[in-house]
Parts: sequence; C-alpha cells; structure tokens
Amino acid sequence: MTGPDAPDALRATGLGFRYRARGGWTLRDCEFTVPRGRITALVGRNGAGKSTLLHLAGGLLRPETGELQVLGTTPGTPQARARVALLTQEKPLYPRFTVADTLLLGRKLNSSWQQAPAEQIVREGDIPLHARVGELSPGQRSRVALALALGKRPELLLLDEPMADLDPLARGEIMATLMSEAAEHGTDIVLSSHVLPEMEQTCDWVLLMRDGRIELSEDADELRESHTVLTGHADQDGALAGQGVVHSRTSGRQMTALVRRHGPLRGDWHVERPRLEDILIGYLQADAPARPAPAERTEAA
Ligand SMILES: Nc1ncnc2c1ncn2[C@@H]1O[C@H](COP(=O)(O)OP(=O)(O)OP(=O)(O)O)[C@@H](O)[C@H]1O
Repeated sequence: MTGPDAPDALRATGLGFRYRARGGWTLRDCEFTVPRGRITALVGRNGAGKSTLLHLAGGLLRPETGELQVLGTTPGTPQARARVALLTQEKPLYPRFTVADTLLLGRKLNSSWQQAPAEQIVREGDIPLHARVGELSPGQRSRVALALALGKRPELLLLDEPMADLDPLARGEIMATLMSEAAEHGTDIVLSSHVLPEMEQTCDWVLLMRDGRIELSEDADELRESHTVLTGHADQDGALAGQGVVHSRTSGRQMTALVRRHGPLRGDWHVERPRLEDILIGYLQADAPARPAPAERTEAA
C-alpha cells in the first residue's frame, strides 16, 4: 500500500537496545519515522549505532525497550521478511556455492524472486556465473550479496555500507541500479555509508545518529533550506545568539559557522547555501547535538 495512509517505511518509538556482553545502552530513546518512497542516508560516526539499528530493522536483533516497525509490521516476522531485505556488512554467503547456485537459492527461498535484476548486477561486474563465491574478491562478493538482496525485489531494502569494498566505477554502477530500482518499483532504501558525496545526489531523507540516539530524521531538501554557512569576522559571534549553531570554527579573525536558521540574521556575514554533505559533516564534527535557539529553550522550560 502506498499513499498518505500507508505505514511508514520505518517507525521507532522509545527504541532501546543493549548488547548483553557490553552492558551499556547501544541505542537509547530513539524516536523517528522514515516515510515511504524515500532513499535514506543513514549516517553517524563509527560506533554511533547504525548497524545495530539496521540489524533491528532486519529482525536479526530485538529491541529491549520500545518498538521499531518496518512497513507497519514487526521486523523478523514472516510478513516483514517477505517484504524487507537486509544486506549486512558480513554479507553471509556460502563460499562453496557458485554464483549461479547462490542466485538459484535466492529464487527457491523467495516467491517474489526476479532473476533479471539479480543477474544484471552480477554481469555488470563481469563475474562468471560458474565462479565459486569463496574464490571471489571482497568487492565481487559484495556484488553477489547485493544481487541476492535485489533479486528478492523487496519493498524496503536495508543496506549497511554495501559499497565499502567496491571500486569507484562499480560504486557508480551499483548506485545507478539502486536508483532505477527505487524509481521503477518504488523500493524504499535505507543506506548506511560514510561516503557522504554519494549521498548528495541520491538520498532525499537523512537519518543521523549520535551515540545511539537519532539526532536528525528529516527531508534532505528541508535540511538544505534551513541551514546556512556563514563566514565573517570572529568578533561578531554574539550576533548568532538565537540561531542554532551546529558547528563553528575560527581561523585567525575569521569564523565559519554552519547554522540552522531561526529568524532573521544579525551581523555582517558572507552567506552560502550548504550542500547536504556540508550539513552532514557539520553535524558529525559537532561535539554535541546542535544547540537549540534560546527561544526554544524558553518554551521548553
Ligand atoms: N555484537 C556486538 N556485541 C557487543 N557490542 C557490539 C556488538 N556490535 C556492535 N557493538 C557495539 O555497539 C556500538 C554500536 O555499534 P554499531 O556497529 O551499531 O555502530 P556503527 O554506527 O554501525 O559503526 P560503524 O560506522 O563503525 O560501522 C559500538 O560501541 C560497538 O562496539
């Protein structure tokens, strides 16, 4: 089901999780929605909790507190498994199987299996169908794992750094295939990656994690609209009171700041519209979540 009444691609309320061996909370108080029809960039520093969140969404882990829904269903249930595909960093494949055997297994296990997109991904990588998976390079194995995930023709595709070991040309091809899948079949994609420039053209929703919490879950264009990069004399930083300063740095007398605009700007600034990449880097560089404007603090008090 799509349209305004369709369940969200992802919805979390009070979501918390901890690994038993570790003790402390890995995810805490996560509240967010990702609407349908989006290609989502899942970003955050190493250890922020991205893989854990994707494992929960794929049904490999269970929440300790709260709830996470995928397409309106509980992850890991047969209904969710039929509609959601998760590609983890481990990319579990049978090394003794040939590529053809691997795709055949995908076909046998999935009633919605589509051979054509799966084979396309493999052929684009010049991977012989008779090659054994265990003898492929890591990048080639990534391709086969992606082929398996796409062949399932999922409604929601969860990808955990799927292209980390692919060469730049392969990355471009895979991205293009993912985009055309999303456009043709309305596939929702959540893509965890540290390669921010790749997110610029492809992603239209951002899920940004910090220390196990969700800091942003927002439309990419709204983020671009609401943020500004300011450059000016450092002695006027007081003029930024009331703005949401995400991150700033001073070099000599010059200050550069990424700001979430709240009302008119004071001071004498050179103003630039940031790319999505600039915004994400600003949030990742910040030591703490962006300060709310004082007006909001007053309301909340
Ligand atoms: N199986 C596990 N057992 C115990 N702790 C774990 C396990 N997997 C991850 N963690 C811990 O949970 C935290 C979040 O890890 P996670 O892999 O979800 O982060 P991430 O954002 O995906 O990181 P990266 O960008 O490095 O892939 C980290 O502190 C990590 O050490």
